[in-house]
Amino acid sequence: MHLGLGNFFRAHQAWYTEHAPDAGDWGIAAFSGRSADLPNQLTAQEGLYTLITRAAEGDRFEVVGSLSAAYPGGEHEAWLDHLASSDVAAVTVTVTEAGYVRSADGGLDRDRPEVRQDVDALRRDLAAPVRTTPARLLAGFAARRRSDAGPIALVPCDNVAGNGAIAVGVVRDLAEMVDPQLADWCAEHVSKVTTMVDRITPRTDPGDERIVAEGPGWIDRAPVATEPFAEWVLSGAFPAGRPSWQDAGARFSDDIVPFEHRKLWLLNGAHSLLAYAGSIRGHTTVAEAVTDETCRSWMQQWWDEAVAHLDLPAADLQTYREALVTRFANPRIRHSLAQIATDGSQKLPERILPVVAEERSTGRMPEGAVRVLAAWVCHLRGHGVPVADPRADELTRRAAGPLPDAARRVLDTLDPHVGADGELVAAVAADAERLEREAGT
Ligand SMILES: NC(=O)c1ccc[n+]([C@@H]2O[C@H](COP(=O)([O-])OP(=O)(O)OC[C@H]3O[C@@H](n4cnc5c(N)ncnc54)[C@H](O)[C@@H]3O)[C@@H](O)[C@H]2O)c1
Ligand SMILES: O=P(O)(O)OC[C@@H](O)[C@@H](O)[C@H](O)[C@H](O)CO
Repeated sequence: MHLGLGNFFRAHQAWYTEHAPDAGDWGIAAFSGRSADLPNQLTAQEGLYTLITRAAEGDRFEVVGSLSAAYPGGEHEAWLDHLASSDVAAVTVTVTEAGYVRSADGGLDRDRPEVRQDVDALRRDLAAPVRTTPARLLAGFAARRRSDAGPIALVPCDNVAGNGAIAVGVVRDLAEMVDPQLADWCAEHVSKVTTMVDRITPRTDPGDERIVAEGPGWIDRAPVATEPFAEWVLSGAFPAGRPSWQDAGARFSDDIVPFEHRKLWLLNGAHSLLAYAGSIRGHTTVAEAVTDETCRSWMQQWWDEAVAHLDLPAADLQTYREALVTRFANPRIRHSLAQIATDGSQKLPERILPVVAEERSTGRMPEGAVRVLAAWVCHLRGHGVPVADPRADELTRRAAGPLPDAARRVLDTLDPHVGADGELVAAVAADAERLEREAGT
C-alpha cells in the first residue's frame, strides 16, 4: 500500500516495484492525501500511467503497471480494508515533511487541532474517519490487529533523516493517547524501515500529455516526468515480505545515516538555497538558477561546509557533487523554485541546521549555511517566490520589521539554540540586508 499518491511515488517506489523481477506477484493500492483528481484519473486508466524519463538529450516513455488500485484519501473504509488484509506486506508513505505533524521536540504535535480531533474520533471509534497521517496509519493498524493479519513494514519515503523512527514515533505517540494496548500491538507488529530516497520529480507540466500523445501516441491524462537518476537506500526488516527491489537497483544497508545526510544536505540543502536565493535573484527554475555563476558559487560554498561533516570517501563526495550540478542543470526538467520553497520551516531543520550546529560547535561561522538562512528570512519578508508554509502567518509576522531582531525571531522558530546564537543571528541579518540590497529593495 501507499499513502500520498503523487508524482514522486509514481516515479520512484512504483517504478522500483515495476522493475523488480517479481513484479507480477505484487501490486500497490495507493491513497492520495485528500484530493480525488489524480486517483480518479488513474482509476479511469486502470491504474496505468506514462513515466517520462527526461534526460537532457530527450525523453524516454514507459507505461508503469504496478499500481493496482488508486483511491482518494477520503475513502477510509477501503484504507482500513486493505490494511486488514494479510496480502498487504508493507505501506510506503510520501506525505511531505509536514505530514508527520511533529512538534519542535520531534514527537507528535499533540496540541494541533487536527491531531486533537483525530484523537477524539479514534477514542470513540477506531474505524472513524480521520485526517492526519499518524491517525490514518494507526486506524489501519487497529484494523489489522482486529483481523489478526500479522506484521507489516512501515516505509516512509519523505525527505527526513531517520524517517523510520519518526513515522513509528508519531504513530506510537498517538496510540498512547488513544489505546495503550494498540501501542503495544504496533511495537510488536509494525516494522520500522528507514529510507533515503532520491529522484527529482517536479509537478507535471501541462504540455506533457501532448508530448505523450505525439511521442508514443498514448492518450494519458496523468503522465509524470522525472529525471534519469534514481536512488533508494533502505534499512529495516520486512516481516511479511516485499518485492525484490534490490534487483531493480535499491540498496539495503545497516548504516543509512551517511547516505541520508549526503542527500539531504547536498541535494536538498542546495535546492533550498536555490529556491530562496535564486528566486530573489529573479530565477524561476532550478536549471535557471544553477546556471547563474553567483548562485553556483554560493552552492559550492555550502557544499564545502557540508561535506566536512559527512562520513563518506572524499572522492565519492566529489563525484556526487559533480553529478548534482549536471542533474540540476538538466534544461528539460522544469523544477520550479516555488515548489521547492514550500514548507521551509519543516525542511531547513533537516537540510541546513545539522551542519550549522557542527560548525558552530567548533566556533566557525558557516557562511554558506548563513546565506541559506538569510535567503529564507528574506523570502519570509516578501522577496522571491511567495510564502507557502504551515506556519506562514506566524513566520511572516516574525520576519517583519528591522532586521537583526526580525532574523532572531525567525531563527528562534527553527531552533531556540539558533535564535540564541547572537553571532549567528548577526551574520544572518547582515547577509539578509545584503541580499535585499542586491535585490534592489
Ligand atoms: N518530488 C520529488 O522530487 C521528491 C523526491 C524525493 C522525495 N520526495 C518526497 O515526496 C514528497 C511528495 O512529493 P511529490 O512530488 O509526490 O508531491 P505531490 O504533491 O505530487 O504528492 C504529494 C502527496 O502527498 C499528499 N500530502 C501532501 N501533504 C500532506 C499532508 N500534510 N498529509 C497527508 N498527505 C499529504 C498529497 O495529497 C499527495 O497525495 C515530498 O514532500 C518529499 O518528502 C519528493
Ligand atoms: O520534495 P520536497 O518538497 O521535500 O523538496 C523539494 C526538492 O528538494 C525535492 O523534491 C528533491 O527534488 C528530491 O528530494 C530529489 O530526490
